[in-house]
Amino acid sequence: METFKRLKLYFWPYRRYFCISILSLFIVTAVTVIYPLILKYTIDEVFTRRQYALVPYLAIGFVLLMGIKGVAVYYHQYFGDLFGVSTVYELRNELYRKLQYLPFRYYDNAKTGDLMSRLAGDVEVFRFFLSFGSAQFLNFLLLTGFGFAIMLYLHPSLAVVTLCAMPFVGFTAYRFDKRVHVAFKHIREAFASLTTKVQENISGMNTVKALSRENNEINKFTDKNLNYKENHISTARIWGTFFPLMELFGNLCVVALLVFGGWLVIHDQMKLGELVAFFSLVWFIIGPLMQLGFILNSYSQSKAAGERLLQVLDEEDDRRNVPAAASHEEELPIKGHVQFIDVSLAYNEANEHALQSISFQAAPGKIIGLIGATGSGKTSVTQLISRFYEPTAGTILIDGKSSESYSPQHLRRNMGVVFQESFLFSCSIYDNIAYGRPDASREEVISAAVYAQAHDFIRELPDGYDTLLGERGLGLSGGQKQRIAIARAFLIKPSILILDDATSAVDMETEYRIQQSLREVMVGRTTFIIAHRISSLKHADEILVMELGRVIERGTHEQLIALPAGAYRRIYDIQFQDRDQEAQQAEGSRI
Ligand SMILES: Nc1ncnc2c1ncn2[C@@H]1O[C@H](COP(=O)(O)OP(=O)(O)OP(=O)(O)O)[C@@H](O)[C@H]1O
Repeated sequence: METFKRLKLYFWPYRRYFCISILSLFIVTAVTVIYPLILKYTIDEVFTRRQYALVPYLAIGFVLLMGIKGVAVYYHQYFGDLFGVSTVYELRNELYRKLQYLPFRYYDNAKTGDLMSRLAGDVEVFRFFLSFGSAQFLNFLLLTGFGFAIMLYLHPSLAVVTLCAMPFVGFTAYRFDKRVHVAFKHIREAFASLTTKVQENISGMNTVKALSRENNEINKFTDKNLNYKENHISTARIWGTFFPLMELFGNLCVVALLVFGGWLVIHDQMKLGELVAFFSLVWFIIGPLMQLGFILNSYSQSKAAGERLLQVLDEEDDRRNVPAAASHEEELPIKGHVQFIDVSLAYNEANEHALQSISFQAAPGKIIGLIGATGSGKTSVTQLISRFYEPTAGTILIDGKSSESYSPQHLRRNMGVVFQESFLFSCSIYDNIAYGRPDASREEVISAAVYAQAHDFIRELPDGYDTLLGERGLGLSGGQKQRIAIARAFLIKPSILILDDATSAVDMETEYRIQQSLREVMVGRTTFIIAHRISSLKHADEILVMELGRVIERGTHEQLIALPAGAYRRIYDIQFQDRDQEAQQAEGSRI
């Protein structure tokens, strides 16, 4: 119940729909249990006493009752659905909102398949109980309660004899629920594993094909598919075993009714109409009792689903990190002065020293380059600036104020980040560039593309800026995708621009032109360039050379190559040695 209490926020506003649905259900149940009484009356009063003049009235009354029942069924189902659908509409929106604001840290361990199944599957399971399960449970209580009350009223001893096998039906239903609950759980797990496999396979199709692992992939999928099939078959076995059992016990009730009831009628201790009424009523009790397992199952499944939804909703998100001062965000326009004072970062216990005591200053208008071996901490530095992660020690100042005094959203609105793996949405190139500023004019979008050296190749595409991209920007080369991502960042006119290996797939000449553009676009703003190629950052105002989470050298390109035994000098020598050798070879071949 605790789970439902905590999710009350989502269904309580729609309680009116639930009440209408339940009220309608009450009418449906009342009309349903009146049927046997009409039957009893028709047999005992009309046919036995030959009062045939009453038949038209009874027929009209019957039709009227059916009409009332029909309308009530409609309201019960419609408002029940409305209740469930409206609730999960809110819930799904809140979950999606949550996903947008969950910190990077959360996504480090999250699995796409799992999150998808929560948003789609668990929400549906929850809706099913709200729309049908809860009403079914009330229906069960009402039908059995009313039915039993009428049976007791008509003939108490026959009621007791008839219902003597009922506990067996209840017990079998309970056992069925236990078994089928586990079986359904296995089916859901097998299905989640199957869909995760498909999702991974499609995402990694390049690797599969490049390594010719198609057959291996097919075999792995077949195994998972087989597991899914077998789980379904074993569930079918449970159904096949328990349902006839429940039906058997239900029919024992009917046999008891016919034997004892028949004997009573033969000995004139009961009227025939009463026996027929009993016969109908007993099924109103057996039917819902057989469904009890289902109802309980629906309840326990929705409870489990609700818990999984709460796990996501309870996660701390970026919105909770908004400091009081950030409510006056407009008073804090960001110029882009970034300062690190003894900043350290540990992602987790296994990785305690991603960054150690980093200090530097980046004034607006400056370009800071970061270079170093892979895993040395370059990206981590920039992730702290944009508050994707929080430092474990030290202080980060943005325009002289702690980065924590800005909300992550406000900070990021003033920042342009281009990752090495540029993600493009499956929409037009134009919309991809305008993603961060949908209100930008067409001229501004084109100008950003021109600066990012993307305009020329976009113009040559059949539909130009309106060219639609595939799910992962398919149809474009790596360098083209990177340039669209750079245009996207340029368009928001960021106070701080971070290019994380963002031109690694771009040829040297184009990269040089992008660097020229940078100087123009980023006047008075701060730029961080992470690169492995010295040519990408040799014009930076300051270059930080990183190793094992520390800054081991800093200075301009000229200052750093002047350090003969320095790490930067070593990288420089490696990168330029080949070029020098090539130049010498070219010179030699010309002679
Ligand atoms: N999300 C994360 N969770 C745990 N550890 C991480 C995470 N991101 C990075 N690390 C670890 O932190 C260290 C620094 O990583 P970082 O990505 O900053 O290096 P980098 O210099 O940018 O590397 P590259 O040049 O390969 O991009 C590495 O040891 C890396 O494994």
